[in-house]
Amino acid sequence: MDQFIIQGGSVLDGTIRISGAKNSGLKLMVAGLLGKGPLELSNVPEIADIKTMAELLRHLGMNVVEDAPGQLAISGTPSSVDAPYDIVRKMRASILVLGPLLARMGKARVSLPGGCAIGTRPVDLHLKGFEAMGATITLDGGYIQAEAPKGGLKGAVINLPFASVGATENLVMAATLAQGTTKIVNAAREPEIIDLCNCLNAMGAKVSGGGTGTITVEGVKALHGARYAVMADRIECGTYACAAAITGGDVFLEKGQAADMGAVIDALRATGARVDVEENGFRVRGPAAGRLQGTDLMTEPYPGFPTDMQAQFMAMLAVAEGASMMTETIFENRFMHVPELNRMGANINVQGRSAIIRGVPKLSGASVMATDLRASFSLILAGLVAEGETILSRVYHLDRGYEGVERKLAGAGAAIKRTKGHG
Ligand SMILES: CC(=O)N[C@H]1[C@@H](OP(=O)(O)OP(=O)(O)OC[C@H]2O[C@@H](n3ccc(=O)[nH]c3=O)[C@H](O)[C@@H]2O)O[C@H](CO)[C@@H](O)[C@@H]1O
Ligand SMILES: C=C(OP(=O)(O)O)C(=O)O
Repeated sequence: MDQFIIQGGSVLDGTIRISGAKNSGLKLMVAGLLGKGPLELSNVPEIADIKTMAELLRHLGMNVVEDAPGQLAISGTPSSVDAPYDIVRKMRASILVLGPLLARMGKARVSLPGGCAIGTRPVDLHLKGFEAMGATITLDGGYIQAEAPKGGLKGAVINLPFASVGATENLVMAATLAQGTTKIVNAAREPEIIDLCNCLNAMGAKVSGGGTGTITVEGVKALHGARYAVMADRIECGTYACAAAITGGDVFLEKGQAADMGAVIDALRATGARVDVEENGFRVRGPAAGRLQGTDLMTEPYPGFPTDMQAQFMAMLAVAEGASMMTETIFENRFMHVPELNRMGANINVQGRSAIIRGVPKLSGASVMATDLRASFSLILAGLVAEGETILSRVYHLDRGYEGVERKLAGAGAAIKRTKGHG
């Protein structure tokens, strides 16, 4: 298995180009199930999750063709409605095929994704929404069996008790081909949802209100092909912003969309990092003088501070001056990076859903283990400023969602290389 070897002490300087968003690209690919296509997507990130989604769509009988790096064309009609455990267990976003299959084929059988390292992550809100649209749902042998009523799914008013990103996306996609109008109340407002709604509309859907708390979808008979460019990855961008800030560097994040990143930019500035929005991206520098400063942060649904940036900020706060409190409200078990950061000399104490971080002046390199996608990057950030060498194992977690990590970091001056390791 691959590992990263990082020598601490480099100051990042240069330009890092931000890739297309994992959390949008995956859903846009799934949208390809709703029409004969072709749905031609560009700016698709080259990451393992996208390959897994291509594998799942092909398993369902769709044609998925990579026309050029970052360009995918999806077309055809599903010949199977069965999403097997072997693929779903690799990537939770697989659950999103349920809505489109149900809407287009009238039925679906999708493995329950189960829990994962960061929490139990149930899908009850997705299922309740489909039931409100008239579907019959049964759970059997670890699989969700879903069947639409005769004549297809029916528009409904669906009140989400929590603004779940995945449930909103699954229900919006299903509603595009339902009879009548669907209203999703307390919908998630993440920018990736706007991207999905825009792509669906380009395919002939009638979706309004994407990015607000109420999304209205008027069902249509069929969707057609379209060309669509995946939005820039705001989490990848935020992650490299942290890399610039923690090393006291100066990095231009090309294609970074500051407009999608208000809470992250506020958090960077609260630590003393400097952020300047420029044309086609923004520039992040370390503090004008002295160390980063501690600050309190709490994860919240968009437009709040994202849970997917929590681990990376934790690494920054670990070396900031003063104490900070990080509160995680979205996932119940998303502090797995803490013991690894502490092994590198951080002083972080977890109390329930909050972590108290007492900033230390220096970290030291160690052998550490990646546990999930964002936790892995927090260990890279720590390694970039630690004294000596850090060996990060299980980098397959990173490869799920970050395109060319070592290329991008080394291009800005970091001392990082990928080698074959044992764990
Ligand atoms: C592929 C993708 O886009 N993943 C993102 C998506 O995940 P995902 O779509 O899974 O996140 P959700 O917003 O659905 O989940 C948030 C919380 O709601 C709970 N919940 C969710 C659905 C449900 O039916 N029942 C339920 O209880 C979850 O367990 C979790 O605690 O949004 C998360 C929150 O911004 C991000 O961290 C993930 O990176
Ligand atoms: C939690 C994440 O992804 P997923 O929902 O695919 O596990 C993430 O992108 O940080």
